[in-house]
This record gives sequence, structure tokens and C-alpha cells, in this order.
Amino acid sequence: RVQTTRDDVRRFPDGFLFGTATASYQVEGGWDEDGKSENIWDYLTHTSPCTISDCSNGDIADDSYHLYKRDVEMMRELGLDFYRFSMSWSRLLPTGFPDQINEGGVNYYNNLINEMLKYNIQPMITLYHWDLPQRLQELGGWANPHVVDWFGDYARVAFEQFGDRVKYWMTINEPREVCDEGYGDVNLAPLLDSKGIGEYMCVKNLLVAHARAYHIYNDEYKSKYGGEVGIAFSARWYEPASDSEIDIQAAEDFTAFTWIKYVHPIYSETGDYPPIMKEKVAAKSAEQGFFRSRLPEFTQEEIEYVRGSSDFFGLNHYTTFLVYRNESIYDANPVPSLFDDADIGSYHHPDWEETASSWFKVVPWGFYKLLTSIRENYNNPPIFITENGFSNRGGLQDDDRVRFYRNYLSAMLDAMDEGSDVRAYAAWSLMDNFEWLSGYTERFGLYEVDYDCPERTRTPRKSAFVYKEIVRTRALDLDYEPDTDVMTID
Ligand SMILES: O=S(=O)(O)CCCN1CCN(CCO[C@@H]2O[C@H](CO)[C@@H](O)[C@H](O)[C@H]2O)CC1
Repeated sequence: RVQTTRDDVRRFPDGFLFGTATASYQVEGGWDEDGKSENIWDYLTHTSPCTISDCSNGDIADDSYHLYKRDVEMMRELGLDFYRFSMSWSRLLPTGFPDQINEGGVNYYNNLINEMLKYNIQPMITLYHWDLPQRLQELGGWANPHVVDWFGDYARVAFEQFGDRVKYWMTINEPREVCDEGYGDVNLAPLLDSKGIGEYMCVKNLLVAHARAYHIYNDEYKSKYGGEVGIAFSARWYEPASDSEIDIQAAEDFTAFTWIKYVHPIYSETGDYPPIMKEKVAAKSAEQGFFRSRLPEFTQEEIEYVRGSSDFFGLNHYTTFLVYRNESIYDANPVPSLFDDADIGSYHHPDWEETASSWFKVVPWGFYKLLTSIRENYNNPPIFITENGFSNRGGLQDDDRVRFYRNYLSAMLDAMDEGSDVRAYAAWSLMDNFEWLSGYTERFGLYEVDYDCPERTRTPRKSAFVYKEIVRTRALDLDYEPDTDVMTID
């Protein structure tokens, strides 16, 4: 890469890796092509189409199933070191089990991986980015302890088929979204809304399933291939709404209940859930008449099995919330819930810049505080930023997205200057894609996708040119104004 001559720009460390991220259901399309079976998003969008805000679905999406060569060309235009994408479990294993390995699925992922490696772009594969085979959901999905075997078997097939060329693996994308939003609410498929009950079964089984895949790689593939296996946590920064002791404790509690419950079992010295969460759920369960805590316990063996089960700390970060103590949730609505268990409420400060996503406001300093807290509380683990990005309603002159990346990357460099061991950064997203229940109404792409034409034309936004320059120079020149007429491959 060319070093900029200017010396007043901030630089990234030598060897720092730049990439972009996508996910199978959000970009692939080909929902039933070449032997792929139905997953929980196919099922949701086909049985209840207008649960999605624009009544759209991922049947075609960005059609990456057919257009992956254009996708790799875009990676080359940006000069990426790696590309993070996810595998569709039901494309690889249509029954959900390894009795049938779908040749069409193996071919697609081989073609994508080989096309990337032709240009020395490293594949970083997420095994599970929310698209469970529908048949497995009907067997209980992540609430069924057998999911540990199901997921481990799927992971072994992926390692077997692609482990010779893929050196970076992530087991699961955003455990919080899978369990808290999919099983504990109606924000993501399967919309189970089992607050404080099914969502906690999901937490335990997901962590043991993650560890199963980690140990399979370590025991059976590490010596042969030498790759790394991690997990992609989603973590928000929670700032106390006031400087009162009660709100400071409320912010700590919510942090424990939303993302430390996944990090602590893996990264803490003791393993297991954070103690405050175990105590609060057990006490509330007893008060409410349950005969045991609603939070399924780990056996001592499981605690040991999960502890230390990650080679790097994958982190998806977008935003910050203000948090306050609220001890009257159950009085208002006498049903168990995570929010009641934690006794908290949260909100966005009205002055924070909006995005196209209701849950997401722009708060760069929250990224700095989050990275610093991880460094201080978990012995400064190597961190891969596996997602960070900005949503608006579209348009090529995306100065708002350019400003977002510059401010968040500056905050990240602030934490790195103080010792945070961040090794890689993946922008969410390479291109616009299916934004779950928001369909195509929220755009996250460095490249715009035209959903009105079958070619699904990808066009670089201003932010793509700015990101390309950051990758090319390994520096953050806040005054750089790109020539957005022609995108080239350097
Ligand atoms: O407003 S509501 O609370 O009623 C609906 C909440 C919907 N959730 C919010 C959290 N978001 C986490 C980030 O989700 C991540 O980031 C990207 C942008 O969302 C996604 O496209 C990626 O797939 C995902 O990894 C996933 C969707």
C-alpha cells in the first residue's frame, strides 16, 4: 500500500486487516435453487410476507448466488484484505443433518472462496447468521439441547469441505439477536416471543453448541489447517442515564443481561454466566412461583467446555443507549421478561444523530468506551470488528455514511492508542441487502443495489471511494475528497 505523504493523518498499525461483511440470507437469493431447503426466514417471509415492513423477502435479494463474481470484483475495487460472509446451513445440509450434503451448495461456496483466493482476498466465514433450517426450528431450534449435536455436525461438514482454504471461522453471529430478539421477542425469526423463558434456553444451548464447533475444529482440524475459530458478539455501550449509584448499577446489570452473558462464559477466569444475572433471575423466578430458576444452569463440565472457547473476540458494534433503574416492569405487566429480571429501562438521547434504523443512533464515543471496557475486563483479547456500519434511505452522495465511518474509526483508534488489541475491521456492509424485518427500506451498503432491475446492479457510493482510500493508504485522512466518477481496480 502507498503511504500518504501527509503526517497529520492517523495511521492504522502494520498488518491491520480491512474487510467488509454480508450474510447469506441477506444477499444470496437462490432461496430454493440447486437443492437448498427452506430456512426460518424463507418460512417467515413466505407465510407472513408483510411482517416485513415493505412486504419483501430474500428470495432473490442481491442475487449473489449468481453474481458472486461481481461481488469479488467489488472487493478488488476496495482493495480488501478479507471478506466476511456466512454459509446457509440449509443450502449445505437441506435436511439440516449430514445425511445429505448438497452438491449445489458445496459448489457455490467453493466457487466464491476460490474466486476470492484467486485475488488473495481471505474468506472469513460465519457458520450461522440466523438462517436455521426450518425443519430444525420445528424440532425446537436453539431451545432444544440437541442443537449442540446438530450445529456441531454442520460445523464439521463445513470444516471438512472448506477448511483447507478458510483460515478464519466464526461459529455464530450475534448470540444476543438470535436468542433475545428471535426467542425473547418478535424482532427476528422465529418470532417466538418467549420472554425470560425460551430466550434463556437459547442462551445456554447456543453457547454449548458454539463450544462444540470450537472443540471439533481444535481437536480435528487445527493441527492440519492452523486456522482460528471465534464468535461474533453484538455489544452496545450502555451509559448510565444519570450519575446516581442506582443508574450506574442499572447500566452494569443491563450490560450483563445483554452481552456479558455471552462473553463471561467464554472469556472470564471462572466461566459461567455473570453472577448478577444468575442471582436476579433465580430470585425473580422464585418470587413468581417457578420451581427453579428460568435460567438453565451449566453443569461444571459445561462451564469448563465453554470457557476459553474462542481464538479471537468478534465484535459487532453500532450504537449506545442510556440506561436507568426501573423496578416496576412486572407491576405494569406481570409476565417474566429479561427487562424485568434486570429491572432496567433504556433510551436514546434526543440530541444523538439519527440513522434509518429506529434502534440505531450515531454515538462514536460509545465505541471507544466499549473497546476500553473489553480491554480492561477481559485481559485485552485480540478483537476483530466483524461489523460496524451506517444506515440511511439510499443515495450515492452519502456524506452521512462517510462521516459515520470517519468518526467511529477515530474512536476505535483512540482505544487502540491506549492499548486495545484490534486486529481487523469489517464494514457492514459491502452492499445494500435485506435488513430483516425492515426489508430493503434501510440501506447499509458501501455499494448501492438496484432492486428494480433483475441485474441487481451494484454502484459504488461516495463512502466506497473513501473506504477504498483508507484501505489503500492505511490512514484516516479526514479531508480526503474522492473523485467519484470512475471506480478502478488498482
Ligand atoms: O427496532 S426494533 O427493536 O423493533 C427491531 C430491532 C431489529 N434488530 C436490531 C438490532 N440489529 C442488530 C444488528 O444486526 C447486525 O447488524 C446489521 C444491521 O442491523 C444486520 O444487517 C446484520 O445482519 C446483523 O449482524 C438487528 C435487528
